[in-house]
Amino acid sequence: MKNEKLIKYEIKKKNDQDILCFNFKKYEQFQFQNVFNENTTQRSIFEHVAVPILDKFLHGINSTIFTYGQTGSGKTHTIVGSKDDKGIIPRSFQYIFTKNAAFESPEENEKISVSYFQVYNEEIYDLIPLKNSGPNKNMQSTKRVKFVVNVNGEIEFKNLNTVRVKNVNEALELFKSGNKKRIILSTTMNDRSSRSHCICKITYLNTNSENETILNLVDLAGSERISKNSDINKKTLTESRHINVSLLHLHRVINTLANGVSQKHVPYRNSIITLLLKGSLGFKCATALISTIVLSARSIAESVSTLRYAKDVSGVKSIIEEPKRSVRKRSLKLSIREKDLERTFHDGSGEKNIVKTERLLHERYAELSEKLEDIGHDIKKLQTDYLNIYDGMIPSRVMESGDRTSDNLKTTKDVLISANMALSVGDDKLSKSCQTMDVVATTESKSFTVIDDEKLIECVRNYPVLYTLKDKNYIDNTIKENVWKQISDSLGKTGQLLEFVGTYFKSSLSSNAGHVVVTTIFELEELLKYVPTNSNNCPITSNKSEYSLLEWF
Ligand SMILES: Nc1ncnc2c1ncn2[C@@H]1O[C@H](COP(=O)(O)OP(=O)(O)OP(=O)(O)O)[C@@H](O)[C@H]1O
Repeated sequence: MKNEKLIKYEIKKKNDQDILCFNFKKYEQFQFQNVFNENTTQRSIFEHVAVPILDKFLHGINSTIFTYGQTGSGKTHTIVGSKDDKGIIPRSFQYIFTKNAAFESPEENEKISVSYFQVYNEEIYDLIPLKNSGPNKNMQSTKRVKFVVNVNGEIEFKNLNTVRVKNVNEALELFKSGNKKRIILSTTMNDRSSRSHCICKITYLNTNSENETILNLVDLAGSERISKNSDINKKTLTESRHINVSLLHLHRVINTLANGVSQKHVPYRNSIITLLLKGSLGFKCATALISTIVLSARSIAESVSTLRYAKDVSGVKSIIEEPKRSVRKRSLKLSIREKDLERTFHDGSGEKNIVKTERLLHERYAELSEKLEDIGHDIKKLQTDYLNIYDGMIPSRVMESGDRTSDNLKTTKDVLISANMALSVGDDKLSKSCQTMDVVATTESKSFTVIDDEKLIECVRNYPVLYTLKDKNYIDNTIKENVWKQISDSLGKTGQLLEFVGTYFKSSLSSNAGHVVVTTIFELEELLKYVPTNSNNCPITSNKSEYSLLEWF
């Protein structure tokens, strides 16, 4: 930036890494894989940062390269570049197609496809032009992308354009036309500031294993101090807030990952960008972050903050390393690999075949590693899937009924968690419970069937011992347990679940009055709306007919 006092710094080498030291004593030193200065060429950055990731991508590992830094620091310059000084994305297309042609026959190149989209104000917009959309460059010609968050907490696009590209020129054409639709604004910090996070997604379909591998090339919008733009209008303020909040959520996710907690507790769901990057920041993927900083004295606080962010990201590395394998498996893998390579040498088929064999082995290795890991995590996965089903239900229900209070939601969630705990006594029981609860997740709608409401109500009604204090056996838990068993047999459900449903409402709704049997546990949110503020007796005795979901005894 013009007339800005620049920060002095030096880059030292240590153990194959670079250390960035500012000539201000109060700032810490930052050690990274590479630190580049302002004279580094795009080509050099591509070779040092992108090529190792692209090689992993071509060997079947999902990969991501993303840029992070304050506004105007050079993120778009690095990842997109300009016509005469191409950045990582156009160079990646070139590299992928060149490498791919070396591995396989050219006609198989068509297995590469591209989508390009932007996240603007927490909505996703397609950057790949609609057919017949003409030369229009504004937002109206971009399509809002519909998506759902599936039971694994991942985004599934409904109408995102994904285009098969046969050669580098086709890929570059798409990319160029997409760039024209990016939302750009001239700010005091940058003449062409990106107001959205942009993701170029390259999918490589492996023709041998039919596996899809994904490469995300991400240009995040810049973090910015809102006060710097004095004449900021409402629209820009909204954009800035969305940008800053989403970056904050990304930071939280990264911090959580860096602290090595289980995947289940990582707060991906808080923003679109974290949901989108979910598969790119955890296990089994190769990720490179390029942090860009402004070397002016005025921006030192933001630069240091960016570097700390980058340091946190490098902490995630420990959990994205390939899972450890036993010595036996490792040596088996190596001996297979050596044997195959030897054979290739001996049949005299030349260098291209060796490269191909090596690649196939890599792919097979990645595939087997994945299977091994899956087997090892079988029991855990069952539990996680089960909890995710509930997790997935909560936000979608909230979206459907925006008027529900957060208190109700929290209580509901607590109930569901308790229900999970009650059900997950041991993996055997959990698996059995899942089956008997008929938790059916269809691929289309992810709908759930739990209990036949009418039947349950009818059954419970036949056993006053479950709900009438006056019944002489009311306090006899063994009798009640047997009753629950009989009911569950007749309904084909687990007694444990039914009992839990009944007991919960006995204790939570009223002190010593009668109690409720709920239609299904997923109706708890509905039910909790009617929890009485003053209930010495039944909460809804006066107008129970209004509430068809409940049956009151
Ligand atoms: N290494 C570089 N060499 C030459 N020009 C650069 C370099 N880095 C950035 N620039 C120039 O600085 C300006 C701002 O860069 P750029 O648009 O890439 O920033 P940004 O971090 O993407 O900003 P924002 O977050 O606001 O979108 C551009 O004109 C760009 O060409």
